[in-house]
Amino acid sequence: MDDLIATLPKAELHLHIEGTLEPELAFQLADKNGISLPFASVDAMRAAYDFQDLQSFLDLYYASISVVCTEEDFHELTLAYLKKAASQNVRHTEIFFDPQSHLPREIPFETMLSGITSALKRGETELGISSRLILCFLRHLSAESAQETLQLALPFRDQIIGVGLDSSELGHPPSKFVNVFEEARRHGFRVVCHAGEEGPPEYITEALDLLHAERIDHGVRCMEDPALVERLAAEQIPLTVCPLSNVRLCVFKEMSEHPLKRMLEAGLLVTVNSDDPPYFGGYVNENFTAVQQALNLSRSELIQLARNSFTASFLSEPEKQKLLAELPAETD
Ligand SMILES: Nc1ncnc2[nH]cnc12
Ligand SMILES: [Zn+2]
Repeated sequence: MDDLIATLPKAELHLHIEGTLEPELAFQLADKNGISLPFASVDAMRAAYDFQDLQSFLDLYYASISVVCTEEDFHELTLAYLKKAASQNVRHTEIFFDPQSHLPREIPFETMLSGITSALKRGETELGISSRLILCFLRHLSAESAQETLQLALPFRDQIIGVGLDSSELGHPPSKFVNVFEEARRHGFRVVCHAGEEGPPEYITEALDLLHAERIDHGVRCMEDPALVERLAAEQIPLTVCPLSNVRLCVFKEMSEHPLKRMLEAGLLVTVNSDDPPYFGGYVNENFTAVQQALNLSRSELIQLARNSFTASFLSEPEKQKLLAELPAETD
């Protein structure tokens, strides 16, 4: 099955660019920019990737990104991810970025955006990987801060396909951000939302009904609410699931307890993604392998997951059809 996973064309739809910072690059940038990391070595940094919950991860994630400062740094970070993704036969990727984790460090919006988008263009021409960019608001900050961030993004509307909501979920429901998402939609941004990772199923319903989310990031806790599962299946709302992330952040104790297979069986439009790969022990193919082995996924289930990744993407219909046509036949 590993051969099938490696060769399947796929899209990655849940990936935080800040969460792709490998410790080696972190040390290199820290050195270049004269910033100190709270670790003695690359190995010590990797050893600290032992999390109790989402917040314990986020604390390290926000501290580590302080070494990424210049347009070139953002370019290098993004290009490194694209090379890795292309090597795993990721043909299309929709990448989150968190401006509010850089703005307080006095990094202009245009600097981060230019670094990321110039790498995305190289990804397209040099690696054959297409991409879209999604701006995420940090939900532990205020709705006013999200509004200010949206205003900074408006001049670059053509380079950003959508907006999302990430960071500490519990206590920060989608309802806190109704106004900013409404304004974003008025400007033509597509809408996604992290919901039902650590937060309850009600946050998924709020994301759909109040923010008009077209896609739910994670969404695994929907399985606690059969009526919600029925709705998500009926409306074919995509759920961008991140299995290794869920286990590393203790949403599920072990991969054998992960609901991914049951979600597929319930008719949900689930996809497999890596979230923050170096922190959680793998890129997209390692996520596919982990669920395949723990849940004994069949060949046709793996192909279905790859199919779902294109279906759930923000690609145009002809672009989707072109990539879907490259999938192998679904026979077990
Ligand atoms: N898994 C996750 N959940 C919420 N916010 C995040 N930011 C980066 N990774 C995240
Ligand atoms: Zn995420």
